[in-house]
Amino acid sequence: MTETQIAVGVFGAAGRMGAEVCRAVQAAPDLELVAQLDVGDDRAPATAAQVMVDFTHPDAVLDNLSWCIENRIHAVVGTTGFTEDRLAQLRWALGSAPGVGIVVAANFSVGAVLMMHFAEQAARFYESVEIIELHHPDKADAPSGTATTTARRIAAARDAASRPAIPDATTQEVPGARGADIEGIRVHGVRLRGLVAHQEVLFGDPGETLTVRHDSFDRVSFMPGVLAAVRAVVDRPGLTIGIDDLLGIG
Ligand SMILES: NC(=O)C1=CN([C@@H]2O[C@H](COP(=O)(O)OP(=O)(O)OC[C@H]3O[C@@H](n4cnc5c(N)ncnc54)[C@H](OP(=O)(O)O)[C@@H]3O)[C@@H](O)[C@H]2O)C=CC1
Ligand SMILES: O=C(O)C1=N[C@H](C(=O)O)C[C@H](O)C1
Repeated sequence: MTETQIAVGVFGAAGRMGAEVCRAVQAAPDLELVAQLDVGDDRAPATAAQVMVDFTHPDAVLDNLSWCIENRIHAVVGTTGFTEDRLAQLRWALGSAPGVGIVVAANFSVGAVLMMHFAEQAARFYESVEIIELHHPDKADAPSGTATTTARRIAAARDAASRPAIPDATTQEVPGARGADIEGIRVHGVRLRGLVAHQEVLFGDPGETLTVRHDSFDRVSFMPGVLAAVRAVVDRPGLTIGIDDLLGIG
C-alpha cells in the first residue's frame, strides 16, 4: 500500500454486492483491499482498514457499524433497512467518535440517485403517484430501500406543497392488491428471475401521465457511487445520508 492509498475492507465480501465491491476496490489504483469479511469471520484483519464497506443484511449491519465506530473506522453502507430510529441510533453512536464518518445510501447508482431526484421534483405537480420496484427474486427485503426512500421524499415534497391525499376509491380489495402504503404513497414490489434492480415512479394528472424509470442491469452500476463514497467519507465526519451531495445533485 502506498501512502496515498485508502485501506478498504468489505463486510459481506462473498455476497452479490460485496464481491463486486472487492473487484472494484482491487481495480482502483488509489484504494487497497485489506479485509474481506463474511458471517462469523474474525474482524481483526479489518482493524487495518480506514474505510469498511457494508453490503450485508439489515439484521447484521448495525452490529458491524458499532464495531467500526468503536475502532474509529469510517464506513460506507449500502445495506437496506435504515428506519429513522436506526439512523438516530447511528447519529448518537457517532457522537462519541468525533472524526468518524458514515455514508448510508439506499442506492449507489448515479441513475437511481437522479431518478429519486427527478421524482422528488415532479411530486408537487401531480394528483396521483405510485411506485413500482422490480428486483431479482433472491432479495431479502420488500419494498426495496430505494422505493422506501423515494416514497418518503415524494411524501415530504407533496406535504411541503400542501397536496391533498392521493385519490383512491378502492373499497374492496384482495389484501396486498394496492401494494404497501409508505407515508401515503403506494409501493408495489415485483420479484422476477432475470431482473437486477429497477424502479418506475408513475405520476398522473387529468389527461396525462409521467413515468420516471431507472434500470440497473448489472451490479457494476453501483460501483462508481460506492467508490466515490469511500473516497469522500474519510473527510466527512458524522452521518451522511444518500450520495446526492457527493455527486453534486440537488
Ligand atoms: N445501496 C445500494 O446501492 C445497494 C444495496 N443493496 C443492499 O445490500 C444488501 C446486500 O445485498 P446482496 O449483496 O444482494 O445480498 P447477498 O445476500 O448476496 O450478500 C450479503 C452477504 O453478507 C453476508 N453477511 C450477512 N451477515 C453478515 C455479517 N454479520 N458480517 C459479514 N457478512 C455478513 C452474507 O453471508 P450469508 O449469505 O452467509 O448470510 C452474504 O454473503 C441488501 O440489503 C441489499 O438491499 C444491494 C444492491 C445495491
Ligand atoms: O437488493 C438489491 O439488489 C438492491 N437493493 C437496494 C434497495 O433495496 O433499494 C438497492 C437496489 O435497488 C438493489
